[in-house]
Amino acid sequence: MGCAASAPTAEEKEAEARDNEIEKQLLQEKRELMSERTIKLLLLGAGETGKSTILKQMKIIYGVGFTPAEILLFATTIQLNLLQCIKTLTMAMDILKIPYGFDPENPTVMQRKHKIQALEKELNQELSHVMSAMASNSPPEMSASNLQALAEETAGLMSPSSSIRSSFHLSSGRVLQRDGSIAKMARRIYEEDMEEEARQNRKGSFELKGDHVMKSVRVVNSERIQKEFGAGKTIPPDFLKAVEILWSDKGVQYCFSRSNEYQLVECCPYLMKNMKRICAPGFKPTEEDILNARIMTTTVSETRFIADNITYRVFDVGGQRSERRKWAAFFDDVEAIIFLVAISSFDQTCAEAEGMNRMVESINVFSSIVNYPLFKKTGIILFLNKIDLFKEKIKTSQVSNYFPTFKGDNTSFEETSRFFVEKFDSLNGIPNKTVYTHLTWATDTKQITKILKDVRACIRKLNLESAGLE
Ligand SMILES: Nc1nc2c(ncn2[C@@H]2O[C@H](COP(=O)(O)OP(=O)(O)OP(=O)(O)O)[C@@H](O)[C@H]2O)c(=O)[nH]1
Ligand SMILES: [Mg+2]
Repeated sequence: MGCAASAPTAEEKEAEARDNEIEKQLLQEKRELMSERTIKLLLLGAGETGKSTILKQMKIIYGVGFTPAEILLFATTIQLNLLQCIKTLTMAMDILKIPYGFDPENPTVMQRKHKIQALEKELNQELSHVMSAMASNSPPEMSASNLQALAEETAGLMSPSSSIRSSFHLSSGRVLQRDGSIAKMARRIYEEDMEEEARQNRKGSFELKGDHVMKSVRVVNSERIQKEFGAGKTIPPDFLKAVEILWSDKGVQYCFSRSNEYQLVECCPYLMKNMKRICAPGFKPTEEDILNARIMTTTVSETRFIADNITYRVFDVGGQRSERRKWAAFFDDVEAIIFLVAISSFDQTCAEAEGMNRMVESINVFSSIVNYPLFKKTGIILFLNKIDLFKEKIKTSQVSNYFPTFKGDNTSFEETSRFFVEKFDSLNGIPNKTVYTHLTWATDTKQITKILKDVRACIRKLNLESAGLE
């Protein structure tokens, strides 16, 4: 027979309640002590992923703001970004061999494009037919000469008629689809134009392409213009006119639609949309301008702000390869890391390592950070950033072309973004460690205000947990 536990006396009950109250008070005191704590937060990630943009947002949202000297620096930076953009575009026109005025939506170009695609398809079918016939040793139905004829017909269609050329006109264009056959066609016209120019020059003709577009190309690339940029300088009106002309050129718009093939600053469309204001005398940047400005970080900066009675010490580092060796010096006592990835970069190559896919670079860097032994207890928050650009990009660029393991719908934001969320999550090899992922748009203050609120709550929770308070 077991003995039953006797019920607690009134005195015991009172003592237990007292103990509970003391424990609660101690916990509260501990919490208050915590609220005076300082949290060290690192912003990490590869180059151009948006680390400094998130820091700018923190300065805006938590009232740190920008000094007059910083605002002045941003004004010059934005104007220089615009100059850099237009120069890059004119350079890319030559590298990709795109003629000014080239309109991929011109009906004759479209007609030829479809014909080329049909012929290429036919050619490929015939080739595989010949290959399999050769393999089985039976005579192919289509002779080699027929194949040659088909190939010549395809090549002939690449040669544009004068009617296509004459119907090119200037108008503000939209971003057009990347297309191999259109790219080939552009190259063909470009090369023919070059040959024609060389021929005319030999005959002593003065400037075949002496029109306003080519004049604009010369203006934006002139040494004189370069010297007109800087603090306190007024941008000459012919620069603005030239940028207007070039940006409204269909060929330049087509070149812009292929900007994943070269290095163009992300804020290009924003700058172009605001070019008049940016080039006006006494230009004062707005917060949105500042968020879109691009300055590559080359020195580690520390910014402090207070939120929820906690002092945050935020470190912003440079993300390019040459900058990453500076990171380790800031790794001690880190409570949380916000790791940034540009989700829109899946079809781009690194600025500092041509040929290296930007997303793969981010995957490699994240993998080493999330599994770094010193960060075993550090809260890792992942921002898959630039979702605005990503949403636009998946309309014309396919994730599965760059990541063949993606088998879903290339045009679905939900499916493509989930693929990357899962990919990054799978890199976490530390048991019981959670990576908190957000899909972000760093230049949008409204979205980032909400995200940072969640991040702060998450960091507080992680801190209480690690201090054994929750
Ligand atoms: N459209 C868009 N642009 C963004 C977004 N995030 C950043 N950018 C732009 O991308 C460019 C690069 O951003 P930064 O914040 O300078 O990148 P970073 O990671 O600090 O780059 P490094 O200092 O070289 O390591 C800037 O022009 C930003 O305005 C975004 O979510 N959407
Ligand atoms: Mg930076």
